[in-house]
Amino acid sequence: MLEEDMEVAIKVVVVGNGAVGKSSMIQRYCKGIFTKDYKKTIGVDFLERQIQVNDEEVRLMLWDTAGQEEFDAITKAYYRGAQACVLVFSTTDRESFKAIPTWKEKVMTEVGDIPTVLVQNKIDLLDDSCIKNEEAEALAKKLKLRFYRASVKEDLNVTEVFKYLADKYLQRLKQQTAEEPELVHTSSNKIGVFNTAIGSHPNQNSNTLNGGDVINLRPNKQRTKKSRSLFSNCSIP
Ligand SMILES: Nc1nc2c(ncn2[C@@H]2O[C@H](COP(=O)(O)OP(=O)(O)OP(=O)(O)O)[C@@H](O)[C@H]2O)c(=O)[nH]1
Repeated sequence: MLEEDMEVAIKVVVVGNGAVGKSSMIQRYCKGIFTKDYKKTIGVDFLERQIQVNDEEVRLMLWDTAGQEEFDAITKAYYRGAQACVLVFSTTDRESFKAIPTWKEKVMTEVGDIPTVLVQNKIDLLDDSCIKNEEAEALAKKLKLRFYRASVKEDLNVTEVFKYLADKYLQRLKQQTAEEPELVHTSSNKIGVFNTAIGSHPNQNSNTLNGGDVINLRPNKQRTKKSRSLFSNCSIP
């Protein structure tokens, strides 16, 4: 067990190409809903959910980043202080699969090696798949990532993804606090534990998290309606 009045909060960034289902995944997990409309994310958005992992209360702060390259400069700043990452590609979008190594690199450049999972979303559309199973598995192996096939629409494997990351993060945290116990007592701690008595909303006090690396901006998502064909550029070579 970690200290009693300490809360574990994990900043998770969800990244991947546009329209792969990042916003949908976060909405499904935090609000239990799914919508068919596509509204591209401008910049970043943020939702949170509290869960229990092995008797530990964990607050997952899920940062939804824009998949479109035009927002790269903004979204990169939000990777800072991330403690876990979900890399998402879509079953029906080969480009999104090919872009995964680049997304991983972008996140690693900002935050180093953090617990990360690879998610193939939209497996309900497997009949229209542009990616062979073996290819996806090979990529996960190459990048040394746990791999999930998920359908946000059907609510398949979404909970499992976040549970895995929380678990993995807690393991690291416990190891870290065992090795360096003073970390949880300093205001400049590098880990996602902070005193709930001080006010723990990420928009207040956010520089007590992650050694002050988290930028103190209120996330705001403006969405624009844009229709998009899910099946464009889709073929297995
Ligand atoms: N069939 C199916 N459609 C999905 C699934 N997940 C998301 N979608 C749809 O895919 C489209 C894009 O989803 P979003 O969640 O907006 O995608 P995004 O990755 O956040 O896109 P950006 O904001 O541009 O980065 C929407 O029309 C969703 O309804 C899924 O599991 N199955």
